[in-house]
Amino acid sequence: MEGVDHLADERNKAEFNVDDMKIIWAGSRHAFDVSNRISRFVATDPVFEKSNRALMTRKELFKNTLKKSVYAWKIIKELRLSDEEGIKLRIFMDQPGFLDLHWGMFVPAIKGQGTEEQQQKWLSLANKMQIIGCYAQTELGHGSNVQGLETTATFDPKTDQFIMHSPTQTSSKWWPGGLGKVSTHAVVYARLITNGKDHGVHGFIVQLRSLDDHSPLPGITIGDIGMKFGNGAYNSMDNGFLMFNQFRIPRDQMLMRLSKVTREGKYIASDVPRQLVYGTMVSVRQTIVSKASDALARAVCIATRYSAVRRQFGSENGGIETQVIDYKTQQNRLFPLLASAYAFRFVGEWLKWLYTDVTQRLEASDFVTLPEAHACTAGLKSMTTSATSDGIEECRKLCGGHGYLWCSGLPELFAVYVPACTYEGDNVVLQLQVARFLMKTVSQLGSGKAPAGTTAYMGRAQHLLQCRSGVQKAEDWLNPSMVLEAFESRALRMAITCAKNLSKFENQEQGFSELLADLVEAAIAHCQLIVVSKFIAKIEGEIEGKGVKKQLKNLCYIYALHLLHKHLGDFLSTNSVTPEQASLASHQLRSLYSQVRPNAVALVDAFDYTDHYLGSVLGRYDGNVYPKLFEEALKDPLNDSVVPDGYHEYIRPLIKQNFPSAKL
Ligand SMILES: Cc1cc2nc3c(=O)[nH]c(=O)nc-3n(C[C@H](O)[C@H](O)[C@H](O)COP(=O)(O)OP(=O)(O)OC[C@H]3O[C@@H](n4cnc5c(N)ncnc54)[C@H](O)[C@@H]3O)c2cc1C
Repeated sequence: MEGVDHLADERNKAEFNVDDMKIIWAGSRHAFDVSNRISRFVATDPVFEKSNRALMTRKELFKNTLKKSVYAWKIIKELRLSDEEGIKLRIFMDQPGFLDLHWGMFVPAIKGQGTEEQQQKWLSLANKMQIIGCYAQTELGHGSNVQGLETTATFDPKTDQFIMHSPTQTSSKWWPGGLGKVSTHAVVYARLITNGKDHGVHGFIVQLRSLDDHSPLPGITIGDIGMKFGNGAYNSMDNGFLMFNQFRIPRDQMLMRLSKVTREGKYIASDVPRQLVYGTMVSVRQTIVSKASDALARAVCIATRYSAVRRQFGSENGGIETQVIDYKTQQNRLFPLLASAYAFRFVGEWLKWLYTDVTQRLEASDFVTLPEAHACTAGLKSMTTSATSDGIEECRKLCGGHGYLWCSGLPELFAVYVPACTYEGDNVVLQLQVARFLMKTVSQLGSGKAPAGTTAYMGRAQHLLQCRSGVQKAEDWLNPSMVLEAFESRALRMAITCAKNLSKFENQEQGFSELLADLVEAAIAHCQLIVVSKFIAKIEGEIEGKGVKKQLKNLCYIYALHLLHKHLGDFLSTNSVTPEQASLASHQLRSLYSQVRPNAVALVDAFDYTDHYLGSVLGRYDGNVYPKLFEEALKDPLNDSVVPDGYHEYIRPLIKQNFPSAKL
């Protein structure tokens, strides 16, 4: 029935004020107001309609993305939206496209690596979108191994130019978003060569296409790399390839903040430390973590609402059947994901703070905390995107068969989201960077250099290596210091075990290669500790709103205890908990699920997602699922006619056994 809230009973059960929780989720009243206003604006504008996306051809989808992107830009200009509002508009537009790379990678790369003059020149064009940029690093042959890139930028002192060249097929740039068909410019990463000497990989601003007719400039071969995973989905993006044939650019288009080449061809590394690049990375990865919480929250919102609508079994004497959300197995799979969405939200918030802190320190030439900040953002990017991809797929399964329908919103969400595990650093490769940092930190323990920031707990190694968890009853698992100690002890002991095993190898690099799998697990344990500790810090702070803090506490402990349960092998083998304490944690977890159950729908309402943004029949706010599933099915072009095309050609001859005789 239209206009009826089929989930009203669920909403009435909530034991907290949803409006207050919306503000906690958004981060502040101001952030909530902006999100709420912009998401509703996008939802009601027909240009941003997206339900027909799956049926579009690649070309139609691409053109539709251009239309939406340019319209969004027009709105931003005409309504004089702030940067914050503009970013929200792009998020709620919900269609990957060239704008993401222009604003998300091209502009930050110039900001981070360009000199003052370069920033003035290029950012003024980029900020007005008079040029469109992308980020061209990855090549056909190399992605993770940036030092293996083959594109060359050779300085020619006669003309004061760099000659950009792709010497092999594998040196072709391959993957950059926005490159294939749209970008006029790119930040291109290439090996810098002066006087025959290779100085390694550096960034260059390169014009790719004519600003008059959009044709590629002479010496440039460029195109789209083809269809990607899923229908619709990320295929709205023109990921591209690019080859240079002795293509020349002026010397001043090398990004020269960190090092430069003089008119005479002399290479000079500036005294600005290379760690400056970390600042940009922290910023980009912080955005990725915040997007992880967004994507996971979308999937969880769909699965939670639908689990409250869906009923299976349990009817006695013709009575009403059980809502699937009441099955403990459903709760055991769904509620940890709900808790994870909140956990990633808060760790994302903390990363924003970290970015501000890093920026201020950089300005004061204080680089001490940078390696730690870099390792922690790399690890959190990896951990949250992996958990979110797996979580979206789990939500699809939680919705049973209907979750597999396109109109559930989950297949497309998964297809769009899952490459986050690969871009901006392959998740395993990133955890190995964290592991290297952890091994270094462990090796310095006792040297008088106290570990700082997220590794500060390692400074209490002596205590953590000796302590035994004090948990004696299930409620002790609601004690923040006991939870933290278990996670700290596990992370530290895993790191120390790796370090001990490494020390058995004469050749450290060979040892590192042998122990890769263990090192990744140690890094993940460290990252999980960070998320747990930031969630605990959140619930220990001031939180306004009726019943809100209680709900967040429940979610925090669900997050921590489900991790403990999932990685029990680690906790037991490091003696961080005993089997009895683990069993008390499971007991406590079940009790927490029961407390979350009446609040589940309200907890996902707090995300304040519009039906447009969710893009899911199963996750509709009003829970009116079944009639809408029918409506969606009837929209499919296959249902345009009752008798399908091909009947006379194939089905009828088959049934009538009336085939034209085969010619051998
Ligand atoms: C949708 C999408 C958008 C992208 N957008 C851009 C863009 O805009 N610009 C751009 O420049 N690039 C872009 N990329 C490329 C992306 O950054 C790379 O794909 C990514 O860095 C991974 O590198 P790779 O493809 O070389 O993977 P590989 O490194 O070849 O990974 C293959 C496997 O090897 C493993 N592996 C690799 N090295 C190690 C190691 N040292 N130890 C252990 N295991 C290892 C990995 O874990 C993985 O399992 C995009 C990619 C995708 C999918």
